[in-house]
Amino acid sequence: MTGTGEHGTDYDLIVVGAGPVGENVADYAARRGVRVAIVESELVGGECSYWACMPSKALLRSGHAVRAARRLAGAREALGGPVDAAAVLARRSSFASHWKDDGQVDWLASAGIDLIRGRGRVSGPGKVRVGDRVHTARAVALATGSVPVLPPIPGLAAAKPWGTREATSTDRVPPRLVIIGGGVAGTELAFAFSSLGSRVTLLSNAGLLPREEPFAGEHVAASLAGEGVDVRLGVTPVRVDRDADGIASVVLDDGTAFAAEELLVSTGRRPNTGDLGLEAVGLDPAAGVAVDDTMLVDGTDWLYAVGDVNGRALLTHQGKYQARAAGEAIAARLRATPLADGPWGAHAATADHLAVPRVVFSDPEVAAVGLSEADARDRGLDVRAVEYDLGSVAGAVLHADGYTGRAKIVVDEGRGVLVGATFVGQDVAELVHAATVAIVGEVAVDRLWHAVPAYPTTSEVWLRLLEEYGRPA
Ligand SMILES: Cc1cc2nc3c(=O)[nH]c(=O)nc-3n(C[C@H](O)[C@H](O)[C@H](O)COP(=O)(O)OP(=O)(O)OC[C@H]3O[C@@H](n4cnc5c(N)ncnc54)[C@H](O)[C@@H]3O)c2cc1C
Ligand SMILES: NC(=O)c1ccc[n+]([C@@H]2O[C@H](COP(=O)([O-])OP(=O)(O)OC[C@H]3O[C@@H](n4cnc5c(N)ncnc54)[C@H](O)[C@@H]3O)[C@@H](O)[C@H]2O)c1
Repeated sequence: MTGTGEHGTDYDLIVVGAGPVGENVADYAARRGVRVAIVESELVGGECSYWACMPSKALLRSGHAVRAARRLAGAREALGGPVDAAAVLARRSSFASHWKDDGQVDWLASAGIDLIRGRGRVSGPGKVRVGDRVHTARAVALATGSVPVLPPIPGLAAAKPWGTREATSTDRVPPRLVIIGGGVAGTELAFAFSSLGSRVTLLSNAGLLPREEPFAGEHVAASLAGEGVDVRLGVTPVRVDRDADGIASVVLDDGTAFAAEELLVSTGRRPNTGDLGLEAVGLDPAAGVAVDDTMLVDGTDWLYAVGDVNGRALLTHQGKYQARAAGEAIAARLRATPLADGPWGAHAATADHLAVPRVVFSDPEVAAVGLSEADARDRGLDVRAVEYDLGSVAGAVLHADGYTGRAKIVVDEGRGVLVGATFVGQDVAELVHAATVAIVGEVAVDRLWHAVPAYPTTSEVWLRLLEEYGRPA
């Protein structure tokens, strides 16, 4: 594939970063006949495959299954003991492909995509330097992901805390674990390590899962407390030390201290725009990269930024959605075929603005899409929201004894359509796609009365929510 093509460049497209997003940009462009190379400095498959989505979900699943069995008379009696931590860690390692990317490399070859190993830096329009060599292309797509943010707490860096990478790839379960950060990562990993046998303390300077509807964090915090996790919300860590015996301690502004063998920092991530050579093409790495809905970087006609690196939605599925649009848009532009980049066009990631689904794999799960009620009001929408107790739905109480959970829909009164939905409860993750379809399809709420949920499923909560909202006149 290498060699100067008819346009005088080595490739039509060079993708920098072979995480799930870069792979999809490359794949969707290659399927349209674009000559593609992908540059990767670590493992093909990216953060998601080896240190994020896959290993974290594998660490969580067994504990959730045991808790689910405990909630069922007849099943709980069949349980023999605690979670087998060694077996869970082994299963996790297998889901992380033992941190080897051979399978992904074979897939790239089968898709006709060249792999260039090394760190890529943009060295001019259409130019990517890897080591000593400058590769040229008609378009370049950055898919370099995101990097963790370490808060400026005195002593924290010196204490060598775990980040999510170390936590998801560990081979040992610390007796005590202090987690700083009560977002999605901190919440999930609190469940994971508590199930594996760690005594966990979770410290957050805000509420738990602060970006979701308030009842989400409240349900999950209560469940974590029930698991024995010490959840401290609205607290401010001001100092971290690690003593000669290796015990770390986190001190709060009121003097309270928490000691543990291991400390995990999960206080957010930022787009990975540093050390990419952006200055060479007049962009300020610190300002990030702004893109249009085809993922074309503002002010350029050849540079794209897709996935975590553009900061739109730090989620694999949404990045891959952007990648499908961008890969096709790049191919259309390079081949001078028509571009469908208007709202909901094949080459536009319109849903980024309105319908991003989010699942927190906690117990209870939190599954949400679109806008929270507060976000919708901040956007100036005239909304009405209704809620329902999932513990009063027949399908849910059959699913687990003493089922607790809650659901909420947010309706744009002006248009009579859903703009947001949130479900909290055991195994609610699969409920969210129906809401995504309703939002993206702009299905009239009146019409939703004709979408009949099967009895007795947890989906019956949809009917209950409509009843709360009111039947059309
Ligand atoms: C603990 C944790 C759990 C998560 N769980 C989920 C989940 O369950 N569901 C979900 O949707 N999202 C989850 N996420 C978010 C998800 O991991 C990211 O949204 C996703 O990985 C983004 O994909 P990406 O391809 O944009 O970036 P990445 O997966 O980060 O891939 C970027 C790639 O680019 C490479 N790279 C970077 N710079 C260069 C360079 N200069 N040259 C060459 N290569 C380079 C990197 O080595 C990497 O392979 C989780 C995140 C964390 C931290
Ligand atoms: N299931 C999933 O889809 C999943 C799972 C994990 C991570 N992710 C993604 O990874 C990204 C990073 O996750 P995250 O949880 O690290 O980030 P986040 O932004 O979701 O949460 C960070 C949390 O840390 C808290 N915090 C920040 N500074 C603090 C400080 N000094 N002291 C105490 N608390 C502090 C914040 O209040 C916030 O609640 C997220 O944006 C998410 O999209 C997704």
